Amino acid sequence: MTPLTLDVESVSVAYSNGHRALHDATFHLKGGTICALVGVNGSGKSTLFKSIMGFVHPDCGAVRINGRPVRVALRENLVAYVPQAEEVDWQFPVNVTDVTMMGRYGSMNFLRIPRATDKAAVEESLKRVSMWDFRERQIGELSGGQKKRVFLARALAQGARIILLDEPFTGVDVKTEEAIIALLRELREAGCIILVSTHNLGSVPEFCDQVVLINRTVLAYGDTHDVFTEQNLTKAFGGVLRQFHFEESTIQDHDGRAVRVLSDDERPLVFGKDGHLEYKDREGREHIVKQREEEEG
Ligand SMILES: Nc1ncnc2c1ncn2[C@@H]1O[C@H](COP(=O)(O)OP(=O)(O)OP(=O)(O)O)[C@@H](O)[C@H]1O
Repeated sequence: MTPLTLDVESVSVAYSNGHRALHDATFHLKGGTICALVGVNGSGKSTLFKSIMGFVHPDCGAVRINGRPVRVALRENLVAYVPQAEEVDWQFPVNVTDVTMMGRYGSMNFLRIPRATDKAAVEESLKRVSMWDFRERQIGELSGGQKKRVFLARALAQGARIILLDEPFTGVDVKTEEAIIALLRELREAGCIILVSTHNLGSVPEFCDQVVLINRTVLAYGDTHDVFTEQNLTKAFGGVLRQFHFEESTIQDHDGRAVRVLSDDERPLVFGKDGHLEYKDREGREHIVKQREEEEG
């Protein structure tokens, strides 16, 4: 199989109301990569996904997959999108099997009558995400985590090689998050490119090899350890990070003992789920930077 490439080259996107959501965005990914797409609300993550899916067209620059235009990759069913929950009409009367079968539509004729190979692909995909037992359940009658797993099954059934996941961990429990991460690792081993938009920065260094930091343009991209630095995160999350008063922060270990003030070597930095700043040092020890209490008055 030829090695996979995704090249986003100087992409700019303006919507019809004139709003420029992306300007001169550039990054390059190769097969066998899980990459986090990280940025504040409105920074252009969905717009970037839409550009890779061919839903919006850059007015400058281009997205290329295996060196060819997006429309060619779409014809070959190479790209799949796992949407955010809000983008789906859950009242639509389809069951789990129907949704997963949609992944096969690109390779069916216009009558869309499933062949044995289509049914086998759907069964295998649903089993991989542990949703086979739910195959006749209406999609609207699933929990948040189960819905995510069904859309992941749809991407698997499609046989996509580039999988875009929009906030896959929002509203899912820890067990489901771990199951999704395990599956993404399998897909990485199989040579896929996985691009995951996430606000849960705490888990990024755990499973993402690469990070693209975005705020209407690509601020930084590359290996997680190189990109997840105080300087880059401050650029991406400026307003949020400034609350943390780095120079005066007490660094505590998990037992609450004060350790020392953050130094340049202690990277990467990540946000904890509860708003604290967390990081692992070079030896893999975890630390928490507590936000300084604002003085009264
Ligand atoms: N169809 C549209 N028409 C006009 N402006 C749009 C459209 N879609 C998005 N935008 C604007 O483009 C900018 C980027 O939006 P986008 O949805 O790509 O951000 P995002 O990073 O995915 O945000 P979030 O984290 O909130 O999902 C925002 O300012 C948004 O208001």
